[in-house]
Amino acid sequence: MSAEPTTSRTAAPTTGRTARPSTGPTTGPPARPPARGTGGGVDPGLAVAARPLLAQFNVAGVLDAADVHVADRLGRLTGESDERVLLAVALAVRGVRAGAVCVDLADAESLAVADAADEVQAAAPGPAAGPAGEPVAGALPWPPIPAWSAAIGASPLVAVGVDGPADRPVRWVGGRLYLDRYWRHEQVVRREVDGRLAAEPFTVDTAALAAAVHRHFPDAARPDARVGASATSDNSRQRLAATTAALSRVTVLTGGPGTGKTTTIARLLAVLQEVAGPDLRVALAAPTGKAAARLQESIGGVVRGMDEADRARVGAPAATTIHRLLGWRPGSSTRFRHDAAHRLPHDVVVVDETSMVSLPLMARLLEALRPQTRLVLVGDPDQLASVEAGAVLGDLVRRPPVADGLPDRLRAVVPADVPHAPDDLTVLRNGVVRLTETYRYGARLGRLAEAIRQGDAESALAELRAGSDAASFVETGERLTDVDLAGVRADVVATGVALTGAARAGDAAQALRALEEHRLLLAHRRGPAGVAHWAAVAEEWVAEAVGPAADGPWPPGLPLLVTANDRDTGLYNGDTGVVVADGAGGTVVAFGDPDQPRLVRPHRLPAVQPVHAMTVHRGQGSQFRRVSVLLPPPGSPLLTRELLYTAVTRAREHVRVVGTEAAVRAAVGRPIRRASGLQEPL
Ligand SMILES: Nc1ncnc2c1ncn2[C@@H]1O[C@H](COP(=O)(O)OP(=O)(O)OP(=O)(O)O)[C@@H](O)[C@H]1O
Repeated sequence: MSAEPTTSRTAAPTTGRTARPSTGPTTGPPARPPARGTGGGVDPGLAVAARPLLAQFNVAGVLDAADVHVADRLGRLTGESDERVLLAVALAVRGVRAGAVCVDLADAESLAVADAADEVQAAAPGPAAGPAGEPVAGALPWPPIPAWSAAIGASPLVAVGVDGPADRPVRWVGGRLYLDRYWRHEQVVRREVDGRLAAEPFTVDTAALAAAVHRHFPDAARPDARVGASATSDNSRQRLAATTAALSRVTVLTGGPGTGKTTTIARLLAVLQEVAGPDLRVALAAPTGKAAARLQESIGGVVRGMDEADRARVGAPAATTIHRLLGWRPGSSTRFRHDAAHRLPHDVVVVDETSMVSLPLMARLLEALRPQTRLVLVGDPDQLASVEAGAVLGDLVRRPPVADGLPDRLRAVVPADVPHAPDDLTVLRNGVVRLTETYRYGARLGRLAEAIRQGDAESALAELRAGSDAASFVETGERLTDVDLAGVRADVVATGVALTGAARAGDAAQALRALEEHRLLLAHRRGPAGVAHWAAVAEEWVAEAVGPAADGPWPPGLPLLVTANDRDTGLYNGDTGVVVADGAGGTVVAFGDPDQPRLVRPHRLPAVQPVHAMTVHRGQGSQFRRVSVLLPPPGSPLLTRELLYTAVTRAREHVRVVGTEAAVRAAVGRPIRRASGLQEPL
């Protein structure tokens, strides 16, 4: 899945002001793949002079010209002309573009159908042109698997097995075909993680560790606990996470939003400094600058609430991006200053939002760690995975156990906290601790998220239909009506009015607060169910309510999304801000914490775009008080369990889901599959 288009704008934002909104259709059958190359002009997606088999897959939209060309070139270089082998290579190239690490031959057909439709939905929006979900790719001449596998295994292009030659461009292992580079990334992650899991645990004074984790994670009522009926929190899993981090070289801390992950990181650092410190060198990192800034802020908040001795122990650790931690070299996305030869000096490395970390980046990070560094990976594996290839966090959570000893070591410290449920115990062997208690929002929103996560469509629909103050379901027909949209419109307008009022009055703090009030989320970027269309609709609704915008490219009240990192202004890709009047006839753009807004003159901004609506992908890592998510038609391949879960969990108080019952069922029933070998034993 690719990131949202960055309509780079350093001078003036185009706000789509001319687009007259129509309320139709977000639902309906998905667009049919157009017959490529039949439009008269030259289709840049079509490979010139492709071999017949590859040409068919290319025309059907399964393969792009680039996939065909790469396979063709590799075939020429190695003397391979078997079209079935070249097709598999092209599919492996295609897979990486779609987020997979490899192509699993047995699964290639079903994945290709979805990917091809996805491509078409994104690239060729417009009214639906054909029957829903037509399996264009399924009608293609897929080679029979046994003969196809045999041809791949015998090819001079292919290294076979783990020990196959190192100089071939693709590798064939366990029915999966990898571009060799991705195979090596996967092997690094496998080797490093397995090595850490199998290594001797750290020697720590058991009694001191037990005392520290119980002091930092007591089972007690807390003033800020919001656990529905009960105000007592069971902190056993948080204790377990801290104990794992003290003993093991890799801890994977997972949980949905508001389950206390950040709190646990801060307290776990205090425990580590107490029992394994003092003066442990700690690195906090996240995949994006925005996530790093949030992490630092949240950890700082928890540390400020500690007693003086713990505050002194933990200090004020700074968070950075993984790229910056590794010493990113401009012009190279793969080479860093820190690597296996020049390792990071830290004793503890904590990575937040790990679900967004790609396989290649995880491999570089792991290689750069000293064996005695404690690694703590934190994130929510049920959210959408990285834009680039891999779903490392999900794979690490779902792997079969690698080593055995950890639960026993944990029992020696926190005997009552080691879970009995076989599933929890299995993952614990791999250092995985899942936090399950939700503190931040009401139980209802948590139950909806959990039903989606579990793939339980009946319960998800029941929660939505119960119409609580946490979730609502605007159940639509195939086409949206004004009545369906009344609630969304009311929220968009209320937010827009508050935003514009504050912005025109020069009140940056209020404007920033209004920005977090409500967010309209969509699955697609383009097309009738996409961000571009709905952002224009939302803008028009607001314009009708607040009157015409001031002249000029930067009208007060315009919400903006930063689409590039910029060191000069300290703004990161994904930051959102709002244009406000500066009180002297000009405007500034306010970003960040409403209590301490950062004000930037428009001419200093990096690339930005208006943000009246955003993709769910973009919303990852942020939360809003209220969220409305407009579901695409059930046939949309972007409509996945992870997408709906990520959308729902962006809401702090209320989520409104707009769509058909079929769309909800389709989403809940379709977990994303990203081919990878990490979950397979070698
Ligand atoms: N054990 C606990 N008992 C009571 N409250 C807790 C506990 N752990 C965390 N909290 C509270 O729950 C809220 C959410 O915690 P936190 O921010 O650590 O969650 P999170 O999982 O990091 O959320 P997100 O993923 O959204 O950043 C905070 O207000 C925090 O103080």
